[in-house]
Amino acid sequence: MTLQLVDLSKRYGKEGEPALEGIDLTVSPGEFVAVLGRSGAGKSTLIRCINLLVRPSSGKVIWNGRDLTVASARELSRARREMGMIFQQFNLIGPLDVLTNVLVGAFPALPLWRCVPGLFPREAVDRAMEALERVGISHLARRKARELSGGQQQRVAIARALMLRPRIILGDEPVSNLDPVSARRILELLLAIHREENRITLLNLHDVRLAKAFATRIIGLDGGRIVFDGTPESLTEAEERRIYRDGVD
Ligand SMILES: Nc1ncnc2c1ncn2[C@@H]1O[C@H](COP(=O)(O)OP(=O)(O)OP(=O)(O)O)[C@@H](O)[C@H]1O
Repeated sequence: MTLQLVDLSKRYGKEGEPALEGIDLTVSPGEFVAVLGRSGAGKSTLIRCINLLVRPSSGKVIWNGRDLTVASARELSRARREMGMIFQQFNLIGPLDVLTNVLVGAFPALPLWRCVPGLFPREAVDRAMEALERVGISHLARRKARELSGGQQQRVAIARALMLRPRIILGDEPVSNLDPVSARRILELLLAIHREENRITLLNLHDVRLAKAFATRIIGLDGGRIVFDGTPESLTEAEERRIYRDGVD
């Protein structure tokens, strides 16, 4: 399943610069894409337009042959189930245990008051435990999410995202809150998961070295436009400076 963004633009208010402008991008299964750019370049907006957490002002988001910007609510929720998302702040429910946090991923529409492990079907609990095993923390299933380290919390969030067996993993700065060693381990895990199912993975990263080490393709954004699109090898120091406008101000 291919993801295609066609002439995508986003303007948050009526005034000011657009956050994204004229984005054309096609991403195929198997691609592990890192999105780079300085603060405010539009990275978060781009990631969030893909699953319509942010609604684009114009243009198309074509997933599995359908334009999600004009999809019905039902079509959109089906598409969203195919798109797992992880965040910089992990977005877990701190007072609840790890297992419950993962189970929530299988029932995105469930109200929070129903999030009691005993109420989940056995099959879902087994799947959640499998997901926790996959990310290496099944032994923490009964611990409260807020008691875990950042790296462990991000593993819980990845397990939660895996519950719906997504075709795309989207990450909005998923390792920005982690120390360098944990960041690398989380990217190793995401790469292994990526390869297992020939998924699409698209992550915003702040660290160019990490992007070069893990991604198969790098997109550079500046002022809401794509200013670089190529392999890690083709991202020269000069290109890097151009993306970050190093020396301009
Ligand atoms: N909810 C919002 N309302 C208004 N403007 C916004 C909103 N979100 C982002 N913007 C603006 O859109 C532009 C792009 O922001 P975005 O968060 O996508 O950039 P970014 O590259 O992810 O930045 P950072 O690396 O700092 O997170 C910025 O000018 C930002 O101020």
